[in-house]
Amino acid sequence: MITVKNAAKAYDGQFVLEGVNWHINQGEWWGIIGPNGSGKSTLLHLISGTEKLTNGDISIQGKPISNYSRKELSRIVAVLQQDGVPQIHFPVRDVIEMGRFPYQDWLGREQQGYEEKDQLLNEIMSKLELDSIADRSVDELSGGQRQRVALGKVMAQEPQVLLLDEPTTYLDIRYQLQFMELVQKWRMDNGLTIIAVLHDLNLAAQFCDKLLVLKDGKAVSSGTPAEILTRDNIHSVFKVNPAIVAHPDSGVPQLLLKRKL
Ligand SMILES: Nc1ncnc2c1ncn2[C@@H]1O[C@H](COP(=O)(O)OP(=O)(O)OP(=O)(O)O)[C@@H](O)[C@H]1O
Repeated sequence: MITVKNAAKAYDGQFVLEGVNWHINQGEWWGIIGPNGSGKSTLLHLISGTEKLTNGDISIQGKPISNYSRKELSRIVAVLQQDGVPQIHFPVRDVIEMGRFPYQDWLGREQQGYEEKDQLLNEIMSKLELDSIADRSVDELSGGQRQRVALGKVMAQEPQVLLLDEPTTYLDIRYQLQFMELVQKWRMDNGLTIIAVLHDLNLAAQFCDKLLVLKDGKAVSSGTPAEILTRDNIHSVFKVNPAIVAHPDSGVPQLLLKRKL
């Protein structure tokens, strides 16, 4: 689905990402982990086409991203950020409908009829349990509700690849779990490919098939959570010494932070 070859990005001649090689198969859920400033968001911006590569190539479905028009690319790739929808004075349903933008002509018309579009929006509202707040304005909602609306908006975009940039940062633990489960269900239903920048390594271990580790702008390792989340790796990348335990349900590694650095 996505191939990253020798990708590099420099700002003002200073490289913040270098020599990244990465292959992502259709339907996989990858997590990008690494310390602050290691280049995680930059890599996501390069894949979404919002930033241009300084060196290297990134292809999606075999075609270099530079050969896609913006609208073409946004029919394949959707991005959801930490604060996915700003506090705007628009009803929930209208914001979700904004996700249809890549399919609309300059008059806001879609090739598929109004009925199909309405049906799609209704399905999304119901899946995300947003029906009861469909007419409420987004600026009246809690952070957790707003992030569910943001998810609805990217679902309406019907992408094949979903890029998540620290999507659970402002959510309490229940909403974090709910958000990740909704994304997982979407992936199971539609064969979605997911790349998520995650600071919460325990959530990453529970939801991602594979992890890519960035350090100082370089991809230093990749593999399953069990391969990556070892004490030695965590220490070498994050400079902490955690205790690692197996999750009682799934056996995936979970980190317990110790007080001493
Ligand atoms: N537009 C920009 N102009 C100049 N430097 C930038 C720009 N965007 C990012 N950088 C620099 O690139 C480096 C990597 O930043 P990036 O946001 O990709 O890291 P990150 O791993 O996502 O960090 P965090 O975990 O703190 O969000 C940082 O040193 C940052 O200052």
